[in-house]
Amino acid sequence: MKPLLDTRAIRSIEMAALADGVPLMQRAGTQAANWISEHYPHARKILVLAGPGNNGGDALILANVLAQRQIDTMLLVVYPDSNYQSEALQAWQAYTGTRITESNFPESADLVVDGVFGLGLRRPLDPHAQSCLRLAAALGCPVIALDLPSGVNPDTGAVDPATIAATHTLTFLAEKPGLHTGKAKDYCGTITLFDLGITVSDEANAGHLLSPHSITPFLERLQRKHDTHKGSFGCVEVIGGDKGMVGAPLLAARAALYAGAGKIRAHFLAPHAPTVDLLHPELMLSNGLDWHYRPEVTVQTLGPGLGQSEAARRLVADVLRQSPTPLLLDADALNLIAESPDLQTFLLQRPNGTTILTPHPREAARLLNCTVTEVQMDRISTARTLSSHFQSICILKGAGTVIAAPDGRYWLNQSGNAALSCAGQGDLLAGLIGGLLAQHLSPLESALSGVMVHGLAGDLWLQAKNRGLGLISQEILPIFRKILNNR
Ligand SMILES: NC(=O)C1=CN([C@@H]2O[C@H](COP(=O)(O)OP(=O)(O)OC[C@H]3O[C@@H](n4cnc5c(N)ncnc54)[C@H](OP(=O)(O)O)[C@@H]3O)[C@@H](O)[C@H]2O)[C@H](O)CC1
Ligand SMILES: [K+]
Repeated sequence: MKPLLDTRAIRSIEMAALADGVPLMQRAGTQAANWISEHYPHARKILVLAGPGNNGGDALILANVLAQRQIDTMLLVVYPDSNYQSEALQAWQAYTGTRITESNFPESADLVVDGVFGLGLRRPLDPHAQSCLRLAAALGCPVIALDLPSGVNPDTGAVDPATIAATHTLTFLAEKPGLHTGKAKDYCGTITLFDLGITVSDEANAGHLLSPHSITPFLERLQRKHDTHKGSFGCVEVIGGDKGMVGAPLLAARAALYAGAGKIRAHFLAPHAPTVDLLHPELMLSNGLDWHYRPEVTVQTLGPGLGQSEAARRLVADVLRQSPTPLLLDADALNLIAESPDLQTFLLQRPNGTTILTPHPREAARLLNCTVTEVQMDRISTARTLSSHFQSICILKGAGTVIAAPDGRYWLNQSGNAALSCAGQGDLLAGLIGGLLAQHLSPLESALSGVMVHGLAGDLWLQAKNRGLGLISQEILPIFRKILNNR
């Protein structure tokens, strides 16, 4: 798994490498120029924007290399009185291509290189930087961001409103968490890492990128032995479904079925809810206010379609107090917990790390008593705070889902796409994770595998549908069953 390093960690590695005499900037600028020559061999006119710091230095070296290759390179030094490091200064002085300013801005280009700001942006983009970036974006050609798109916060994923979206980001030294979650995902394009010859030690590193490969060892453990029966694969109980919302637990229960759980029960709060799922009669359904814990149940998923009535609140209290099993809390179970100190106390009384919370940003904001904007400005710290506060695994859903463990570790998921932004997907994810828990993966393994497999299923579905419109949530059930069987 690729480690994710925050700015502080990258700065300390950078300092050590520079002290050893490693020419980081030279490598960054030259390797980025080589990448452009390889991937855009037909680009004849390349506009390079160079900012005031070392990100600008990378851009100056790149512009110099490209100009020496007889490519029509146009260099705009955004702040001409910048105090550049010697390598950057030499490249600028040696530069033989065209020098431009805002006033003789080109009318066309084949490619734009954004080297305005990298790790060192400390305040909002000023009007001059905004104007240069706006002019560059108006050219309408692909944009290559050096290290990161200028204005993206590498630690949190927050994005300055003047940032221009890159087609590709060529990032240096290590992966940065902020590039892989939230709004930033719409600004980075494809991300390619150049380690600049430095090996980053993975010891004591909190964050990792979750790749399909990362979950292979967990899925291998689902391989079935001959001498088994349905009871060997656990019993999931999904609880939720007040009036008008019985579909939500039904979807979760079906997801647990497709994930391979041995037995699946669904209990609806609504008294007259159906007692059979005619499409999947394998499910055992019950309804009404008199829920009690059944000893055969090995995993519970609580919350889909539960509503926030007094009866629902009592049910959440009962489950939190009585359930000895791994427990996934979703949707209204989270909303009720956010409102009730008592429920929070019961949640904290559960054994550490046996509960999984699956909030979307609004539910996370309610749990933390803050705004959705605040959540989205720093998704990673939101998930880590919830996880440590409730001693639970927290899955903060959305672009670049964050999975945080109570011990401080976190993962950013790389699979999935916006086609999954449709009714019912949260219920399916909750049921899928329940189904994995039932088959004896640990809560953390189930969370990581469920999130990755759900996203991969969405990616496979999207392959045949360019825009990702109109996914009927259950269409991905057979797809994730296929992934679980084939990986
Ligand atoms: N870490 C690595 O492996 C490598 C890093 N390289 C590249 O270097 C940048 C980081 O360089 P740094 O100089 O620290 O930061 P920036 O280039 O992003 O810019 C800092 C300068 O920008 C000024 N600043 C900050 N915010 C603004 C703003 N809103 N408007 C105008 N000017 C701003 C800041 O000035 P201060 O007054 O705040 O000090 C600095 O002058 C990294 O991203 C890599 O691209 C290496 O070259 C390769 C290896
Ligand atoms: K940049």
